[in-house]
Amino acid sequence: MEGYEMEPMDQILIKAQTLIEALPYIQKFNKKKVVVKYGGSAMLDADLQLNVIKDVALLKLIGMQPIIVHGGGKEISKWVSLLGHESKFVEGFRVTDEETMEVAEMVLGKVNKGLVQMIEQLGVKAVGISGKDGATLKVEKKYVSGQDIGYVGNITEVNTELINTLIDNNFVPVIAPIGLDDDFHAYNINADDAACAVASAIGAEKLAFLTDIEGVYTDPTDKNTLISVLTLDKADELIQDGFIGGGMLPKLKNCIDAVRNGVSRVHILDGRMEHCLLLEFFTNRGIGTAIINNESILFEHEKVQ
Ligand SMILES: Nc1ncnc2c1ncn2[C@@H]1O[C@H](COP(=O)(O)OP(=O)(O)O)[C@@H](O)[C@H]1O
Ligand SMILES: CC(=O)N[C@@H](CCC(=O)OP(=O)(O)O)C(=O)O
Repeated sequence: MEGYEMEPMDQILIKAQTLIEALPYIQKFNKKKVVVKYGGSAMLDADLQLNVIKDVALLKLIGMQPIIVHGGGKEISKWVSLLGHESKFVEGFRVTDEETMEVAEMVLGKVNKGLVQMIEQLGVKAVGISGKDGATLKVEKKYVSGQDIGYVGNITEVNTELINTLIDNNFVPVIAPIGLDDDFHAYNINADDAACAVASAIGAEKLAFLTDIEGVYTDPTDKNTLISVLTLDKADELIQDGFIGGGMLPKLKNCIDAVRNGVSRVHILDGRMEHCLLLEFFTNRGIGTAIINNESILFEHEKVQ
């Protein structure tokens, strides 16, 4: 046919093999809740964002129940700076006064609806909420190393009613990390904390953190030290021995908490890598770092270390 180039047969076969390879994973995760934490610099590029959202849409369309918990810290910092202020963090948590809270809420609201728009455009139903809606995320003030850093919340309770209602009605819930305290004041929540609390509360099968590094390293400057599978004991050991720093420290602590709270599989993935979610969920490659219970049964690809 003129203007139509036939795809070579071997490439067509590779595609078929990829689909067959995905079959056991599609069966395993059918109807299972999976939480995707999307944040960091992996959120900044529009093309990458669309790829991530396409992956989530696909997860939904083949029968899984994805929930997105998103961040937007870089975008909040941009707007704080445009207003002539400087962002301050204590151990990775943003110091949040009244004005910063207002900015955070506006920015996270915009990010939230942007993600919903993309999912809807792909023909999948989505609803964006913050932890205020249905009092989904209840918090108390968080003290970081004894310091009061303003309206930063520690999650005390996840009310799963609204999330489950959305899932049961075929919507992908998209959750912004804002909570309410007992006086109904708004609080800013670190998105990793929110993802971990949501995944534990709804009994998620899997929690995937999309971040801006390939996974956990014993030495982040040496690409050969990427760890594919990390048991809880080993993760505790790495933290105690000072191998984990920066934003990875609270992230890994959240991963440990999630596994201890019954989430079977917790993954740290490189959100800058195209279709990292699909590669992790549906192929034997096993990318990023999996944090697992000491007694977890490994998939075949995870045994090959
Ligand atoms: N051992 C380690 N392995 C991987 N990353 C590490 C490690 N120690 C520190 N880091 C840092 O943690 C960062 C990831 O955390 P963070 O920037 O907070 O992610 P996000 O913004 O996606 O939530 C990495 O970019 C890296 O610089
Ligand atoms: C208390 C606190 O630090 N809240 C975070 C919420 C957003 C976030 O966590 O975004 P990322 O996941 O993209 O970093 C903040 O204000 O930056």
